[in-house]
Amino acid sequence: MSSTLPNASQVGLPASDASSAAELASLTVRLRGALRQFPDFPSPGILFEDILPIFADPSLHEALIRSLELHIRANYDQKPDVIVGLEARGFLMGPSLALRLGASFVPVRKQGKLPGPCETQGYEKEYGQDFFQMQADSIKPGQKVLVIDDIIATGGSAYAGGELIKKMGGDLLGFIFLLELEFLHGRDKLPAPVYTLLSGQA
Ligand SMILES: O=P(O)(O)OC[C@H]1O[C@H](OP(=O)(O)OP(=O)(O)O)[C@H](O)[C@@H]1O
Ligand SMILES: Nc1ncnc2[nH]cnc12
Repeated sequence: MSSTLPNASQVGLPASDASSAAELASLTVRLRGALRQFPDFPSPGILFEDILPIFADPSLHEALIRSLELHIRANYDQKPDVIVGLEARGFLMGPSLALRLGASFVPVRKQGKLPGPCETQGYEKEYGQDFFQMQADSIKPGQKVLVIDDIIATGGSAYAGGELIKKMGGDLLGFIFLLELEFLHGRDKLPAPVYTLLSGQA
């Protein structure tokens, strides 16, 4: 575990609740079993991975956030200052993870949703094109940032989020996902280390 991250008691966990590879392995088995697949959604040829059953069950929800926390504590030398979540499903995990780590949470939103001056970046994803925005003062130069989202497919969404963070001078520590569609090689686009919880790749 990194010496610069807060320890368990500093973030409100019992001191005995230490990072453990065995605990992480058993949590990820439970999480994998909860996912559902929907063919041809939202368009023909797409096999949609549905993560929502995890959030319908409090014990799975807890297992997810705990797994992410354990991974970050065990694998990053530097404490993240900011967890950035990508709209919309990155918002399901980002805020609670940030709280556990004693970090800020900052959203990346689809264009037109954020007030005030914004940075904007266009992107392509597995089933369409879009624009992402962040409030222009939401990342301070030099802040250490981890990006989180549910799934990496082509990597277009995460790449755009990373570009916005870099425009503001943020220091990208890495990208964290629940799932990866490996056949699309999205991780090859990204400018910082990529970890996907349910494939175990780092
Ligand atoms: O790697 P990519 O090809 O970019 O695809 C991954 C992105 O696609 C999905 O979001 P979506 O844009 O469907 O939005 P939502 O979370 O608002 O449903 C998913 O939650 C990721 O953000
Ligand atoms: N196949 C997929 N399932 C769920 N979310 C996605 N985002 C991009 N591709 C996806």
